[in-house]
Amino acid sequence: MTQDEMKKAVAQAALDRILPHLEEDTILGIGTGSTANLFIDALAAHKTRFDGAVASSQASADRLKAHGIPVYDLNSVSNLPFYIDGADEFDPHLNLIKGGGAALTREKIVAAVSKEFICIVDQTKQVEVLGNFPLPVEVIPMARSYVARELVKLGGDPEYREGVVTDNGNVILDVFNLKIVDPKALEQQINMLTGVVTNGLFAHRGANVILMGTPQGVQEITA
Ligand SMILES: O=C(CO)[C@H](O)[C@H](O)COP(=O)(O)O
Repeated sequence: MTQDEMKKAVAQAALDRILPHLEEDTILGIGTGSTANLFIDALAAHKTRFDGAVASSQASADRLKAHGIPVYDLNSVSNLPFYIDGADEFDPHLNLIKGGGAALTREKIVAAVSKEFICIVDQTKQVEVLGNFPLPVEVIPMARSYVARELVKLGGDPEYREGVVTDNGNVILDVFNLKIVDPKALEQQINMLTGVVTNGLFAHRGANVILMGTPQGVQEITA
């Protein structure tokens, strides 16, 4: 089974999980990336069964609208029963690294508002300890060099993601070689650096459930 087929299977599994809970006024939180895209495409066939969505990126908003699914501003929505999104890595405690697609800040905001975060991944994202995937940090452009020096003091090797501007007009530093022994503490420590908007550790608000695609089928993982 290819990685793409595993992603398709978890997108379908997430859809099967939420379908019985959809009501005509339901608004869904929708993430960003290739797995989230597959979920959006599968969701489209059921668009008459719910109200619309809040998207964690312009790219996802565009895809939802192309399917005819109404997209709401988060400021006009107070209740999101589900947030469905992928991840770059997850550990046994359902802590995540996200932001490979540079959408980490909006992803973290939509996840914060949502009741249940259903994370959809293929088995290549499973690790014992987070940190093989470089940790994305969204930074206000003028603070880039300062924040990079501070990240070196924390033991990481930050690299500027050239040519990438986030939906919020900021830049991304990808931090290599971090030893993430305490994801919650590091998430907080990096967010304390002046000029950082947020970082891609989802530990204070991790996933509620992981649906993981494997060649043998979709596994459900809870902490
Ligand atoms: O955090 C993300 C985007 O910012 C994505 O969820 C993450 O990069 C996984 O993407 P994919 O589903 O394409 O593997």
